[in-house]
Amino acid sequence: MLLGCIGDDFTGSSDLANTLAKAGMRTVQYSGVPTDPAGADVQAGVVALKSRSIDPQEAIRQSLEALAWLQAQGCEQIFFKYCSTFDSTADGNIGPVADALADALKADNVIVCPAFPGAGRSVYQGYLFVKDALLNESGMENHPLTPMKDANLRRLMAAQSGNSVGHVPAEVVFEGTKAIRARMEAEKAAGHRMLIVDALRDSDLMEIGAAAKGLPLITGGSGVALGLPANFGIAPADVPWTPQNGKTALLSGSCSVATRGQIAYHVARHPSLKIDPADVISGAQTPQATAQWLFENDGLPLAYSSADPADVAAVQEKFGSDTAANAIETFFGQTAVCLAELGVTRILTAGGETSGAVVEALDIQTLEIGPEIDPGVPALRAGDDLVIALKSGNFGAEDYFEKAANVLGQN
Ligand SMILES: Nc1ncnc2c1ncn2[C@@H]1O[C@H](COP(=O)(O)OP(=O)(O)O)[C@@H](O)[C@H]1O
Ligand SMILES: O=C(O)[C@@H](O)C(=O)COP(=O)(O)O
Repeated sequence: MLLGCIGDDFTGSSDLANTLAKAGMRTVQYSGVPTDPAGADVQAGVVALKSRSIDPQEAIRQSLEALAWLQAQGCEQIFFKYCSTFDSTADGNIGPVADALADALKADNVIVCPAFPGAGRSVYQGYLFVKDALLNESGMENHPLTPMKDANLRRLMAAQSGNSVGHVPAEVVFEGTKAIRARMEAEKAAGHRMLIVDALRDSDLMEIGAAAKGLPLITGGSGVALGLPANFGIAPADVPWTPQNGKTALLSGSCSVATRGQIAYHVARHPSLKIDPADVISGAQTPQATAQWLFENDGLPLAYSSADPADVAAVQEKFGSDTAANAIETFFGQTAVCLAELGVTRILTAGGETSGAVVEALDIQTLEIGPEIDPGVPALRAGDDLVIALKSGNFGAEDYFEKAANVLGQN
């Protein structure tokens, strides 16, 4: 294994795996830290954790365990993948995990770059934009678990990290690899270990990727991985895929703006069942009944708890945000288990935490990476008779669900 990756959620990990696979690396996504060694042909291993919103000490523990496994596979470089919208709180977990990995790897020049221009995320003067809006005006300020109220990455990282935070500005990035590397060295000499790096275009990320050659640790969104495979002499390649026959079901616990648009589009065209969190918590709505409903409806049936910020706030107020999140995630995980038992072969999920809960409940150990559906979302093979796609909350076009089902094999 050449490149070892640690993802703080499951959708984000598949986003990174997609980038690496498209760039030609033989990539496998693992659910949690594997107990067995990786296959000899794997060039990039992505260990998907569900560590984005947990206690920081536990996130550090899991990330260091993943690091130890990746090092045992012979990785030459480690990539810590977090969200392109920097999903975190003042307690973490991006800063604490990046600090712990940097200490373990003795990394003194750590790139911090969530940019993903393909999905509209750019970093300029250390500020994170989502399309034409600052992060804190993009809808992310209403996220149920990690509301992002600031777009200044230097300030966000400084609040979370014990290390000094520096900056490589766009005008240096535009000059290319040598200038980026020189500025990184200068920032290190000035005592800055965590370096926010501006990037607006894929071409910037290619230069940053080249500048990252040989660094023990890189952190960021999937964009900054674009240029890494070339450092290992690997060229882009087609990603093989065998479509899957059978029945499709869709599950969404994502309340993000993009998902809500996709749900409005889907509900107008396909059988859809709205899940009320209060019914989940009281037991009035069960996973078994939901799976049965999905199974009995033809086409692309969807079960969704996705709701707008006011409804989410009301649920959190009534039940507490952790209780509500855990109940809904467990519900979707159990629904997926019932779907698999009923013989559903294509499962589409929306939402990072939701997807993590589903993959863990299905006890899927490894995911083979297939072709890209929309930027950042690949088709995934989970077994001989099961394919899935894990959509990040804010990714995908309006007709994403239809498109995803088609790529997976729906006629
Ligand atoms: N109607 C709802 N009210 C409150 N919380 C909800 C509701 N629907 C889903 N959730 C929770 O909100 C969180 C959404 O996070 P996630 O699945 O990561 O989506 P995204 O990728 O859009 O951030 C999950 O913990 C989910 O269980
Ligand atoms: O980098 C990204 O934006 C995604 O890969 C990702 O991590 C998204 O997380 P969720 O929106 O929570 O699915």
